[in-house]
Parts: sequence; C-alpha cells; structure tokens
Amino acid sequence: MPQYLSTLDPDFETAFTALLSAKREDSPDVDEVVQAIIADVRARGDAALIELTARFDGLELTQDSLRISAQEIDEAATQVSSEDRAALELAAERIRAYHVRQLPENAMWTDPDGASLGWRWTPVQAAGLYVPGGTAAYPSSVLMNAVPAKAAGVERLAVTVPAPGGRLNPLVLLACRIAGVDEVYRVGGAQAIAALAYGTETIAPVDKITGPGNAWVAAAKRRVFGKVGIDMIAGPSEILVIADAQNDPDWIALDLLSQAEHDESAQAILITDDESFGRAVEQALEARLQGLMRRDIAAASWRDFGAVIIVRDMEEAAALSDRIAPEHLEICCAETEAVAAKVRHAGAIFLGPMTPEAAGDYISGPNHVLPTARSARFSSGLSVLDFLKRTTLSRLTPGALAALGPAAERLAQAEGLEAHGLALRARLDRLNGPEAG
Ligand SMILES: NC(=O)c1ccc[n+]([C@@H]2O[C@H](COP(=O)([O-])OP(=O)(O)OC[C@H]3O[C@@H](n4cnc5c(N)ncnc54)[C@H](O)[C@@H]3O)[C@@H](O)[C@H]2O)c1
Ligand SMILES: N[C@H](CO)Cc1c[nH]c[nH+]1
Ligand SMILES: [Zn+2]
Repeated sequence: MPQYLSTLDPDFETAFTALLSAKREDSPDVDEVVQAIIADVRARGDAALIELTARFDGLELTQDSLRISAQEIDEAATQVSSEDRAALELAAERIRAYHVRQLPENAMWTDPDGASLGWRWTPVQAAGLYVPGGTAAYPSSVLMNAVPAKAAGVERLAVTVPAPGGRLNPLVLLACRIAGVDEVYRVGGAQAIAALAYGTETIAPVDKITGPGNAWVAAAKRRVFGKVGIDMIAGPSEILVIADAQNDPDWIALDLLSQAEHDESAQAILITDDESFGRAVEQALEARLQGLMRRDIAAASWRDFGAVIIVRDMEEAAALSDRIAPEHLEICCAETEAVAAKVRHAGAIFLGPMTPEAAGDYISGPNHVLPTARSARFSSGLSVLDFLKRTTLSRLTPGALAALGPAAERLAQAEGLEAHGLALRARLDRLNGPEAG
C-alpha cells in the first residue's frame, strides 16, 4: 500500500517533507561499507577485487579471469538472436544520432581591445563505464554510456559489470562490441568504482567514471570524486507521473511499475487531480504486480517509497514536481505542454500518453543515465559533454596588453600579489620604454 497524500489535508506539508527525505540510499551503513571497500582495493588491488567479487557476487575469479577476453565476447555475440541484435543496433544508432548533436563548437574571437579569446573542447583520455548487473543486466546502459563517450572521441573505454554467480547477459557483451568498448571486466559494486579510480594490477585507472548503479555504486562514486571525474549520482531509479483522469489507469500503473521493478529503493509517485483516478491506478498496479517476474522488488519499492498525491490542479502538480526534482517525469494531461513549461527540475520529461518512460530507457535517443535523489536541481543526464573538457585560450597583442595590463596590475596590487603585478609591469614598461613603437 503506497502513501496517499492530499494537498487539501492540513498535514500535507509534514507528510510531503517525510516523503522527500525518505532514506533510499546513501545511508551511513552503506557509506561505511563503501569506504572500507575502497581502502581495501587501494591497498590490495586485484586480490581485493577477487575476494570482494566472491563475497558479493558469488563468483570465484583469478587475476586472469577478471578481464573478459575478446574470444568470450565473440562467443557471447553468437548467442544473441538476430532480432535482439537488430534491436540493439537500432538503439545504438538512435542514441548516436541524438548524442552527436550535443557536440559543442570550439570558439575564438577578437574583442575590441585586441584580445583574441576562446575555448577548445577535448575528450578525456580514458573513461570507466559502470554497467549495472546485480539484479538485472543492462545492455541498454552499455549503449547509453559508451555511445556518447565514443561520439566525444574518448580513446580508451573500460566497462565494469558484475556477473553474479558467473552469469552475464550476452547482450551486455554484444552491446560493448557494437559501441566500441576496449576493455570489459566482470567486477561490480563499490570495488569496481575503486578499481577504475585508483587502478589495480589488471585495471588501469581512468580519468572519468560514468554510469548508474545501486546505493553502493552511488556512494563509491561520491567518494572517488576528485581523484577522478564522475558524471553525477545516478542511483536507484525514480518516476513521477502527472496524469489526469483522461488516462488509462493500467498504462499509468505500468509506467510506475517500470521503475519500481528496478530496485527495492526505486521510487514511483503519481500526482493527479482526481482521487478516484488515483485509486484506479493503484488497483491496476496491484493487479499487474502479481504477474511480474520482479514483483518482490517492485512490491517493496511501491510499499516503502511509492505515493499517490492528490492535488487541486495541474499548476499545483508542477510546483510539487519541482520540489521532488524527479529523475523521470511523465506528463499526461489535457495541458501537457503547459505543465511541462512550468517544470524546472527534472532529469528527463516524457510528454503525452504515447511516450512511456520505458521508450526512453531503450530507444528514443536521449540518455537514460539521469540524476536521482533530487540532484536534477543541479545536474543533467549523461551527455557527450560529460566526456569533454573545455580549455580556454587567450592571446594578447601588445596593444591589448597596453590597454588591459594597468587594470590587471591594480588588481594584483589590491590582492597583495607582487609577482603578479611585476609580471604585468615588466611588459608594460617594455611597451612604454625607449625601444617601444
Ligand atoms: N539513474 C539511472 O540513470 C539508472 C539507470 C539504470 C539503472 N539504475 C539503477 O541501477 C541500479 C542497479 O542495481 P543492481 O543492484 O541491479 O546492480 P549494480 O550493478 O548497481 O550493483 C550490484 C553490486 O552491488 C554490490 N552490492 C550488493 N549488495 C551489497 C552489499 N550488501 N554490500 C556491498 N556491496 C553490495 C555488489 O558488489 C554487486 O556487484 C538500480 O538501483 C537501478 O535503479 C539507474
Ligand atoms: N530506467 C533506468 C534509469 O533509471 C534505465 C534502464 C535501463 N534498462 C531499463 N531501464
Ligand atoms: Zn528503466
């Protein structure tokens, strides 16, 4: 049974605040465990990876089997049906077509003082892509990480993916092949993130780690940030659906379940202006739940973190949505576009009843690695830009330095930084000196 909240209820604010602050990840115990795992991998390298993989994934590895060989990838590719391969290839092509449009332009211009200024984008040299695989395999996440990285021009792509009990979906490996991944390691969780950040005997360190994962993965990414770059905290999935009574309750129920089934810590919320529609969605959801393969996971997520919020109108719905800052926001109501225009904080918005969030997870083109836990207030979904850095460029002519240098010198003096001032003054004196002009 999810929580029912109504903005008409005098206790709404208290209940809504409790919903927002429900601890779904990053609990102190997770962080403590992660801290110890990272320290272990730093200290013992491959030996720690092997031991932790046995403990958490029930898989006995040796140093030689940490990396998945090209031959294993070839073999896996032959196990994939032609229909699955075609679906993966279509997805890869659509994701590529979307992401190449994000490639930014370099720029250089000369301003009226004679200063030539600009910037240049360059890719990171090596990226580590975390592909979740603990409770479900995510070939789609391989594409969502690797395709933008390739489009950005990253030279080395290393994927880590857990293989619980030795099982690894061949589609994950085929997706690595299609996307041009160079290295694949059968390691997951915080230990994979630590290996990518600090390196071990087998896994060379990378410059940037991207990709979603569960609470341990998210906590590890937070901890290694600074040693390497990270994309964002893409933790347990979330969906917020804003829907009016004109929708089919069954469709909305399935959309909520499609994220609840990811993780017991996932969160699915419905906001509607019609209480009986909310009850109908809940009923449809309970009915659909029974038939799901991952019903235990979805049921726990819905029971512990699910909610139906009844609002007076869609304006109120948009305002509440911004306070939730969801990873995915589906809007299905008479004024879909107008409501969407009012929303500021969301990882991805899905407009209208024919745009289920699940289409975005696989095939539409935009990235499905998205900010969770309200971080859509300040971050965006994975993009080509996550694999690029911007270097600024400047060139001053003698005239430009003569025009701008004195102000810089004053500021250096104001900051008490003498050498800065002298570096400017030495040149200004030369420009003004006897041999000038
Ligand atoms: N936000 C996004 O963009 C996005 C996209 C796809 C998936 N996801 C999320 O990714 C997650 C995938 O989770 P998953 O668990 O299936 O796979 P996962 O690969 O993220 O995690 C599996 C690993 O977790 C570690 N682990 C499990 N229990 C542990 C424990 N008690 N202590 C220490 N480590 C432990 C193990 O090392 C294991 O290898 C889900 O939460 C899903 O919602 C998010
Ligand atoms: N919904 C997930 C992002 O939160 C991504 C995903 C992968 N496969 C299916 N769904
Ligand atoms: Zn999904």
